[in-house]
Amino acid sequence: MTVAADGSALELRGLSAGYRGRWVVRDVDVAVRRGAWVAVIGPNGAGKSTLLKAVAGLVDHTGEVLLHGEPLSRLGPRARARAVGYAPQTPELPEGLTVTDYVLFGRTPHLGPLARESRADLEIVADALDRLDLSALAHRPLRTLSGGERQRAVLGRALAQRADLLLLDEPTTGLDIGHAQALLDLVDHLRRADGTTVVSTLHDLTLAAQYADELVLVDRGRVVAAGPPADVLTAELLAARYAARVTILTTPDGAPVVAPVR
Ligand SMILES: Nc1ncnc2c1ncn2[C@@H]1O[C@H](COP(=O)(O)OP(=O)(O)OP(=O)(O)O)[C@@H](O)[C@H]1O
Repeated sequence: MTVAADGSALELRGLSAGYRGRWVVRDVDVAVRRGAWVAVIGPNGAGKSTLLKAVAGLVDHTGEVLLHGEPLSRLGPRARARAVGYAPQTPELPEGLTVTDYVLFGRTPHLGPLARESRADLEIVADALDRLDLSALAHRPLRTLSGGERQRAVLGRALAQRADLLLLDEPTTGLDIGHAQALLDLVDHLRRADGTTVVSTLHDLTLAAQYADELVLVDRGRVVAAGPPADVLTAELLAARYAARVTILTTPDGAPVVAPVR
C-alpha cells in the first residue's frame, strides 16, 4: 500500500524486519512526502516499533529504505545519524548525565574532528530545551526526572539532531494532555517550518488523526490500511483489527474522534 507516491522523502519498498531471522514486519511499501507526517497505528505487538527501528537501521531487515531516493544502507553511521533522528519508546538512559548532556548527544553526529561542541551546538540544545519546557531542568540528572519530563528529554535529543527525518516511537507516552499537545504542536511546527518529515507511532488514535496527514494501520506485521485519518479510522476497521468497540465522532473542524463505548 502506498502513501503519497510523488516526491517522496522516505520510501520503504518491500521492507521486512525482525529479530534473529523471524520477520515481524513483512513486505511493507510506504512512501512519505517531504514535510509530511505519517502515523503508524495498530494493536500491541503489531510491529510498529520494529518498523521504525528498521528505518533507523537498528534491526535486521530486507527490502529498501530510501531517503530522498538514496538507500540509507549506503550511509555510514554518522551520516545516517545526521539524516535520521530517532526517539525510541524505551530509551537507555545513561547513569549520571544531566538533561543538557543527554540532549547534547543529539549533536554528536555533527561534531567536528575534535569532537568538541561549538557555540552553535549549545544554542541548538538550549533551543530544544526551551521549546520542550525543560530549561529549568537543564542541569538536573536525567534519572531524577518524572516520566513525562524524561520523555520530553528523549524528544529533545532527537530534535537537537536537526535531521531531515524524525522517527518518534510513542512520543506522548506518559505525558499529560497539555504536554502531549505541546509536544505534538512542536513537531508539527518543525515539519511545517523546516520540511522535516515525521513518522511516528501513536496509540492515541484521536491525536494521531489531528496531527498526521496519513495513517498507516499495521496488523501482524503487514500494512492493512493506509490513507487520510477519516478513511482509516472507521468503527468496522478498528473492531476488526483491535477487537475494539468504538464510535467515531468528529471535532468541530471535522477531524475524527475515536470514542470507546461500553
Ligand atoms: N528484541 C526483540 N526480540 C524478539 N522479538 C521482539 C523484540 N522486540 C519485539 N519483538 C516482537 O516483535 C513483535 C512486534 O513488536 P513491536 O514492539 O514492533 O510491536 P508494537 O506494534 O510496537 O507493539 P506495542 O504497541 O505493544 O508497543 C512482537 O511480537 C514482539 O514480541
